[in-house]
Amino acid sequence: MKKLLLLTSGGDCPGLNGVIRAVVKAAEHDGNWQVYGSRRAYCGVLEKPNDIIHLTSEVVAGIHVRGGTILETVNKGNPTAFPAEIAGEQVFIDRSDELISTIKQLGFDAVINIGGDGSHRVSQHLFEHGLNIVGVPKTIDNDLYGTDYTIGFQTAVDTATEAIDRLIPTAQSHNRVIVTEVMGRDAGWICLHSAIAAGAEVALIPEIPYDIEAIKAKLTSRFDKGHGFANIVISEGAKPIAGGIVSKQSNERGYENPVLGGIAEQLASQIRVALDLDVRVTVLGHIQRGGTPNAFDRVLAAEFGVQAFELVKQGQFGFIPVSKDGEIKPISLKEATSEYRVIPLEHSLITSARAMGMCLGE
Ligand SMILES: Nc1ncnc2c1ncn2[C@@H]1O[C@H](COP(=O)(O)OP(=O)(O)OP(=O)(O)O)[C@@H](O)[C@H]1O
Ligand SMILES: O=P(O)(O)OC[C@H]1O[C@](O)(CO)[C@@H](O)[C@@H]1O
Ligand SMILES: [Mg+2]
Repeated sequence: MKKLLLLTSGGDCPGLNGVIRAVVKAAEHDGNWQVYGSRRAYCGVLEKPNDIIHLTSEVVAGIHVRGGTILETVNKGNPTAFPAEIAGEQVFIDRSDELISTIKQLGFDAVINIGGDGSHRVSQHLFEHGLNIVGVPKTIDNDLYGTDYTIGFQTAVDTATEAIDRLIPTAQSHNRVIVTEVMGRDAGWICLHSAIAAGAEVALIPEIPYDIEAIKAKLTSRFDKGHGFANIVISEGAKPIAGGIVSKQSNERGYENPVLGGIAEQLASQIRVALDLDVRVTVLGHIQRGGTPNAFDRVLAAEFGVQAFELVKQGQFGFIPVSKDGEIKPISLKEATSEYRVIPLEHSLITSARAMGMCLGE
């Protein structure tokens, strides 16, 4: 029997458990592979004693409907810059060779890492250093290059849309402006999808730095015409034309990404100063990462899981199945990590939003 190691890394999202289940079921159906899971990404391999569990169809039964990941995850355990303490000093050390040799010593023939852009940059590095690894695209942000969809994105859009749906009547009842901040890092996928789905008046995405004058004009016209309310959806990574993103550095050891958040409050203050309007802010936050995966994400999770296992069986390492133009097909991890996937300015989402009169802050 061959041995396969499975892990989830980066932020959790709905659909991760569906991939885990699909890989385990496909492996059991194949009959030649045993599947194990490393908990908290590679921490399960690097910890002493290790924290690796055997994944059987009994363990994964029914998990595809549950959010989160039964394997747990981390977004601060980069094995190439692992936080450590040496002689009382806080340092970062490259543990990738140790990681790869431990995985081999434990008898694993291959690894499947379910991750987003940050995780797959690590996967590509490990592949270049001799690890037999295959990726699976996940993240609510939908910002992984080479795939039209990542697992978790559609469910996050549903969650954000439902929240904005709920905010519209209260904005209307109180004649207010409500600014809703959504996740997505430096890409506006969640923002623009949920703004269009809910029918927001303004959507502000990182791809189009916003002009406060354009927003003021839109709001003035909304209130002048007697509609008397407006809903603005803003990406956590959005920025004004004359200014930067709102972010801070995390004080958690090993946390590499800037912590985004606060742009909605900044915009609300600007609106209050410029116009005599009541403004409220809602930050959706990690609610977007929770909940049961919708049917789309469950199906995508099943397809990605099965395809990733196929790649392992065929020895096609350094690859990742993606969803492109309605087909599931493999591309190299090198390609998937070669660019960051923002919304192209000519994308139909942007032209459709503009055509319906939605203000994109320009
Ligand atoms: N396999 C891994 N094991 C442990 N830590 C990892 C692993 N892969 C990545 N990391 C850490 O997590 C960070 C990636 O987190 P990031 O939030 O960017 O994840 P992601 O994969 O892009 O998914 P998402 O964007 O959905 O959170 C990396 O910078 C690194 O510190
Ligand atoms: O779980 P954390 O560390 O707060 O990460 C938040 C980030 O993770 C994501 O939810 C997924 O990448 C981003 O949208 C957000 O900026
Ligand atoms: Mg990411």
